[in-house]
Amino acid sequence: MLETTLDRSTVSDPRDRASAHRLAATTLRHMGSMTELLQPMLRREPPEPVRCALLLGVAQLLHLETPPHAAVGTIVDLLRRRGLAPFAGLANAVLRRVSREGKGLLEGLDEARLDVPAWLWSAWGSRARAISRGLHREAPLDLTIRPGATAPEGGELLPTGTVRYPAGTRMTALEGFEEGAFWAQDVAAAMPVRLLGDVNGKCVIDLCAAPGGKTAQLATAGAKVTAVEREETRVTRLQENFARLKLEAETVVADALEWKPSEPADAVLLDAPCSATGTLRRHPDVLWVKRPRDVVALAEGQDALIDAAREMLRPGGTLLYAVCSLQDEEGPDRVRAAVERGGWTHEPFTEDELSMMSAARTPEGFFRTHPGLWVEQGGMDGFFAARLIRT
Ligand SMILES: C[S@@+](CC[C@H](N)C(=O)[O-])C[C@H]1O[C@@H](n2cnc3c(N)ncnc32)[C@H](O)[C@@H]1O
Repeated sequence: MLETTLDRSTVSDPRDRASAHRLAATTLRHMGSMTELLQPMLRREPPEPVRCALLLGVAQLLHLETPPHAAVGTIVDLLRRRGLAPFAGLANAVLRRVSREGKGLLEGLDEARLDVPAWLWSAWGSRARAISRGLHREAPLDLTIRPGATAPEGGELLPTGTVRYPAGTRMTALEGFEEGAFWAQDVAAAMPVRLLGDVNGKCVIDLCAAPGGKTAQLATAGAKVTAVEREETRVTRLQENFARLKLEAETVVADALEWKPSEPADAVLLDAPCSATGTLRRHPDVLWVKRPRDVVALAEGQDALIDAAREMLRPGGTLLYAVCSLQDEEGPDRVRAAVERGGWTHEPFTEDELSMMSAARTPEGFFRTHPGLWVEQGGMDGFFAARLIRT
């Protein structure tokens, strides 16, 4: 959504766009604590656009190291240009005070708690504080390197084979991009396909496939992949990615709930549509737009997709169910519900399979990550995966 808003804006220069994105994302990441900080400085609630402008100013002052005169000047100017000149004096006074006292005041606040909506904080349980701290940091750029290709210079090789670059690195500017040497994929997102084991020569259906990061992993591992995706524009994107990577896969534009393969597959990878709370580091707007009812509706869709996947598999075939969600309702609960409905056995991931990322293995043998893992190396997205065998 943040990306779509930027697409619709008049900001066209890539550097201006990157700065605007960084300012908006930083504001969204710290919105709860900055709102709390501003509260005692405002005698009455200002109109929404003024409140937003103040938050942008506080983000610049306290989190982006913008010099105070520049931060205050930009916001005052913004208000004047938006027909909100009567609030320029207030913004000037409040932001000057924030520049003097803000850092100290912030230390007295529980930022991790305030920067996450209450429903998510309680849903994340004992993981909430670690997740929230992880969300305060900008996500690095993770690349999956095509087998045989060389990783661009400047990256850090992570234990799973992903190569990591500092936040803000532009993938398209890296050496080897045009030649298709790599694609962007968070270290956690690269794991589900690995957990399918050896797929060389196997028929694998990739359900909900675009933009194709996992399809590319399957294709490079030698699987005969059929990628099924409902959105035509997203299939086009997948095909463009595959052309750059010089990979091949059969693509089908279809609803996975209706489409049937001509013959049963050995494995199905279902990367189901979800609340995407696992990608909050990259999309902090999701923090404030998702609601508990969205998760309920998505969970129903996930059950339906799991049932549809069963019809595509041969008996004994594997379903690798994955979601980039931190919510129990979209992860462990869906797997337990599937086993209860019947027709599946849950096959836990073994310690060996997850030896390179042992922190991600739950006692039940699920794969589960969150932004508070591998903090020293820059964290990771939240992902859930489980293996079900069709009986
Ligand atoms: C989480 S994304 C998939 C990411 C992808 N697997 C990857 O690794 O790049 C979910 C995708 O599922 C697609 N989708 C949602 N519902 C679908 C359905 N019923 N049938 C097919 N595709 C669907 C969405 O359009 C979206 O592209």
